[in-house]
Amino acid sequence: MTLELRNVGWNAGFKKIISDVSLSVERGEFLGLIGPNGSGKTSLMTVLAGIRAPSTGQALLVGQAMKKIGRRNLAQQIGFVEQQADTIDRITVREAVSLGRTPYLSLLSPWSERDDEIVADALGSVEMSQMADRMWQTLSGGEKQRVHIARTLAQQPDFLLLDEPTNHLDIHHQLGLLELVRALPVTVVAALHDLNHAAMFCDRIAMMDRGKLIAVGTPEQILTAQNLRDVFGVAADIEIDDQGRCHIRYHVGTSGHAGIKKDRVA
Ligand SMILES: Nc1ncnc2c1ncn2[C@@H]1O[C@H](COP(=O)(O)OP(=O)(O)OP(=O)(O)O)[C@@H](O)[C@H]1O
Repeated sequence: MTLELRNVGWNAGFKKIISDVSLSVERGEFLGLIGPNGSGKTSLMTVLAGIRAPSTGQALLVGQAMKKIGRRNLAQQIGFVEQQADTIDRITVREAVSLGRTPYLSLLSPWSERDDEIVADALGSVEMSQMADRMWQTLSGGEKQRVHIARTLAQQPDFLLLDEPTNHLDIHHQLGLLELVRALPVTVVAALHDLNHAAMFCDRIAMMDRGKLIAVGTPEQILTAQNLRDVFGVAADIEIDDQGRCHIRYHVGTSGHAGIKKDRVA
């Protein structure tokens, strides 16, 4: 079961935001999406999630064009945690997570005890069970983020798309979330800014720059000193540990402002 983009471009009005992206997400993998601010990660995620139709090319879910798949069916297969989702509704944490069950409910299949269990499990997974009766508006940024994740877990998707999921989280919950997601029997695509986290948790990394997908490969293939310099404009040493994992040590004072300049062709 794969999620696939074929020569996908997406424009906002006349502005080309992403162009000619071809990418196949394999079943069960954890794919990290990295790239500088404004490189097109969120735009690409919204196309992968089926929220935006590509302006050119095709987005396919298990070989079928996403535009031909109904909303409800798509929501049973793809869960998307957006970067800045919020709600003004007066709802509790439990109610917010229960929304994840919406794609499964109908007149013939009303809310059941099984749905209660799934919601309780999802709340437990992100350590939010104790806050289930709190009002959404009273939560901190990190708590809201964990509830978003729980809502998407309650959706029980085959594909979990996460746009900067560790935003707002303290280090305990950052690592906890990535470990949790990694252990789930789902396919994950996550836009990540922390490249050491990408190295630790991803099977493969896709790197974007200025709207283009410029490389896809294992963390060791992508997180090279040269790529970090060319794409992110930072100097770093890459150490490979005895398990073959890479660790990045950044050089302080070498971002474009103080030292090395990005040597890029527009
Ligand atoms: N609806 C839109 N209209 C005009 N420009 C847009 C629109 N959506 C995105 N952009 C622009 O497209 C570029 C890519 O944005 P996008 O949010 O996809 O990048 P990103 O890699 O996720 O960035 P960040 O790391 O800062 O979250 C940015 O320059 C952004 O300003």
